Amino acid sequence: MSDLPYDRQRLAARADEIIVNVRELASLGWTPATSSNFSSRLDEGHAAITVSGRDKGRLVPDDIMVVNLDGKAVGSDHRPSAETLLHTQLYRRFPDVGCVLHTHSRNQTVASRLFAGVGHVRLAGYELLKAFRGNETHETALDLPVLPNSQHMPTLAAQVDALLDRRPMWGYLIDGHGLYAWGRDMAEARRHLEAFEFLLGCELDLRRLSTVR
Ligand SMILES: CSCCC(=O)C(=O)COP(=O)(O)O
Ligand SMILES: [Zn+2]
Repeated sequence: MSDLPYDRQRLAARADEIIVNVRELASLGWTPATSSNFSSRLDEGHAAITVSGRDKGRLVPDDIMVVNLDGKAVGSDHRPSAETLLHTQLYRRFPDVGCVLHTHSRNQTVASRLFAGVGHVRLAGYELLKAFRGNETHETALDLPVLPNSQHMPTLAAQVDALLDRRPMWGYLIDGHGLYAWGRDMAEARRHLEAFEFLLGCELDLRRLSTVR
């Protein structure tokens, strides 16, 4: 019998899923220098999340811990990700969000710098827009927001809440920092993350090509 307020078997399964998926994302170079963080909902009040500062390309079960939706560690002395609030705010706000992924790929970081002044990256006319839940045609546009960076997580979380008050979205960039993407489960969050990464790469390539023409 366990007196922990979450299901230990579910934690083990979610931790395995995070480890396998993040290893693949890290092998693509999307988690340099211990950056990035990852979480998965356990139940209505808890999430599994990466321990702060760990090498995300070499995660083991001890690198995954549990927090409540106030971001406090549960049953662990480890320090959760410094960006835990950006995960828990989504779990608190949307009961159907089951997974949040944050990466620091080169495309994400360069695009965040390039489009910070505009405040968003417009992604329009791409077949891959259908990767986002609810989109059924390429004849649409999605504005991926770019937020100013801050070391003060409540400031960042307030900016995210203000955007979410206006419209549904599946991700955002933080200037000079990286990308957050989420979904109902790991598969959906990863599909959204990969679609953003691919489309940001296309937008950057288009700009590079237009300077050499
Ligand atoms: C060296 S990366 C700086 C912090 C960061 O942006 C990040 O994604 C990782 O922080 P964590 O506390 O989750 O390891
Ligand atoms: Zn980060």
